[in-house]
Amino acid sequence: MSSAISIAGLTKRFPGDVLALEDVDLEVHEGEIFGFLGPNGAGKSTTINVLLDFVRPTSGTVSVLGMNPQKEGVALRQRVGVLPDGFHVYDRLTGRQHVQFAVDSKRVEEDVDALLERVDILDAADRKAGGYSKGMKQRLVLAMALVGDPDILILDEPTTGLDPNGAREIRQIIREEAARGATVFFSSHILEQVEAVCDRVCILDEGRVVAIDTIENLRDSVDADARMTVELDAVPTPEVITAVEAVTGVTAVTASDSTLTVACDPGVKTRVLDAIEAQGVEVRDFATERTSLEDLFMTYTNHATDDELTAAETDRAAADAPTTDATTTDATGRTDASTQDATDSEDATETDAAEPSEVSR
Ligand SMILES: Nc1ncnc2c1ncn2[C@@H]1O[C@H](COP(=O)(O)OP(=O)(O)OP(=O)(O)O)[C@@H](O)[C@H]1O
Repeated sequence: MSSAISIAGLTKRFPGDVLALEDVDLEVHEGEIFGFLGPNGAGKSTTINVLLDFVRPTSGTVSVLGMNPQKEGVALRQRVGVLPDGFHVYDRLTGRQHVQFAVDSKRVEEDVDALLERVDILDAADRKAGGYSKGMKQRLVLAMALVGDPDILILDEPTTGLDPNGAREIRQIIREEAARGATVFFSSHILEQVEAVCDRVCILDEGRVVAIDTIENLRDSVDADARMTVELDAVPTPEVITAVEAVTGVTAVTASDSTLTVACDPGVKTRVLDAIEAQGVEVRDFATERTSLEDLFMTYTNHATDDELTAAETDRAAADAPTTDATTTDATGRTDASTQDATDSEDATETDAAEPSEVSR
């Protein structure tokens, strides 16, 4: 399987001795929906900004679609769709003009109305984007990212600021894009969103990769002692309990009336059921307690997730809430060069109208 994104030994130190990323290694396969998770300040946006050559690494290498973003930025931007962190739109241009701008920049044929329809803002197409709500602006920038059927979509917190319907629509678009063969790399701190669409996730914490796997496998490895409750058709005999205890991977068995509670490795569930039935007892029902997504996240990041959860709940509840994003990336990826990281300023890379490579952060 070839890599859509390949990151090796990536370290980014910002002025003031801020170590944003430390020796990050990551491979995202072609066609994958890949979730990039981590608490605030973990380094997600910095990683994305390096992939887009908005920020230059202190050391390490990145490759996107086999290209070096620092050297082949123009060619790469032709094949990438981006929803950057802290985007803003041109207040005086309409939604339609924004998408048309992206179409012209990429020099592709595109049905602008169809794209606006796809992100559900067609009825506001001729209104100035300055009057759009936060969620509408986000949809608009997503429409611009979708221009030209990019081979890879890089989306920084694509569902933040959207109401539950909006978030669902974005997930649907992400799935559709993957179905036509695109790779989707998106960051989020909303675990449910990630679980709903991602093939694999990377959890970043304090600039370091702490896990890369499917959510299912991450859960399995955390659920070393999953609890399984099994409803039997009769009160279990000592022989049944002994048979279950004998299953490799079972650590404890307790019985209460016709219910058996089994602490076991999640991989041995079927063998537990087989062992019970081999004793001539019928299994009426069974259930396994799984680690909650919040607990999973905490296990890997060792952080209280109150802030994260509050933020997630707020995101879900408050559509179009005002953004607190501090960055000033505009809809084309351009940011205020006055805040540009010193490390980056010497690197005047090739640019095009759509997504100039200079950026803050
Ligand atoms: N331009 C910059 N100058 C100095 N420090 C920076 C800059 N950009 C990011 N950082 C620091 O790098 C670290 C990682 O930040 P980053 O924005 O990548 O995290 P994140 O995972 O995207 O967080 P969030 O979920 O809050 O958006 C933080 O400590 C942040 O303060």
